[in-house]
Amino acid sequence: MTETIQSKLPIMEAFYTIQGEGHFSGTPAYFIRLGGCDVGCVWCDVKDSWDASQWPEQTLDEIVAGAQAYKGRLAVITGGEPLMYNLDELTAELHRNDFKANIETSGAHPLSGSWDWICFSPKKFKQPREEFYEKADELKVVVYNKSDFKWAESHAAKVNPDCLLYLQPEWDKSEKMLPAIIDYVKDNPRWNISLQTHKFMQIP
Ligand SMILES: C[S@@+](CC[C@H](N)C(=O)[O-])C[C@H]1O[C@@H](n2cnc3c(N)ncnc32)[C@H](O)[C@@H]1O
Ligand SMILES: Nc1nc2[nH]cc(C(=O)O)c2c(=O)[nH]1
Ligand code: SF4
Ligand SMILES: [Mg+2]
Repeated sequence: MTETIQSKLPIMEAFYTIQGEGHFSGTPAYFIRLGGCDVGCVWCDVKDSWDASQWPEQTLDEIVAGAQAYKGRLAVITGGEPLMYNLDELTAELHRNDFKANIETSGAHPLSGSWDWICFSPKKFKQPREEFYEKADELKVVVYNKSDFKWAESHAAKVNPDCLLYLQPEWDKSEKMLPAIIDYVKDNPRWNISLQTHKFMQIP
């Protein structure tokens, strides 16, 4: 299915909320969560998304109509791994309807779609593709253990000079890892901390 233009996409859920992570943290946004992921992160907080066949397909019109019900004009496409699908038509349809389109991606599949903001969150579990280092607007590395700082730097060394850098504690390891993340960012001020603020706010 990868790389063919999708006129229908499996939708796990779609909801209007506050972007909890990264540079747009605090901004109201309509999240569109596509079903399907083959990356297999052991700590993934949305494992139910992985099997695309579980989720109903919607046409692009239906997907964008869902977003139209709300006042915000930022759509965040996430998953699952949204780039399992060619998203050229989805982003075109969002732009035609005056939405900005941001994406959350692991970078493990070819880049498609026309994006206002790319959040690139590479994973050890499936190597990212080279094209994302040039295209990323923010690099967001999940920190699960101390070896992840070195791993994060290996990706930061390859992104474009304007790319923002975020370290995000893995949610269940947050209490243990946050002191080290705070020290790391104080010593390496090119990095910022991203917390999953929606989980503190207990919103989707
Ligand atoms: C669920 S993923 C979906 C998008 C895409 N598959 C990806 O991984 O970027 C959305 C974001 O949540 C992050 N994430 C997933 N599980 C997490 C966890 N347990 N703790 C912190 N961040 C997590 C991912 O790294 C990614 O930045
Ligand atoms: N509020 C909120 N912000 C988010 N930022 C990235 C998310 C994701 O799962 O991709 C997410 C999410 O699931 N909810
Ligand atoms: S790539 Fe994203 S959706 Fe897929 S397993 Fe990893 S965190 Fe979960
Ligand atoms: Mg999430």
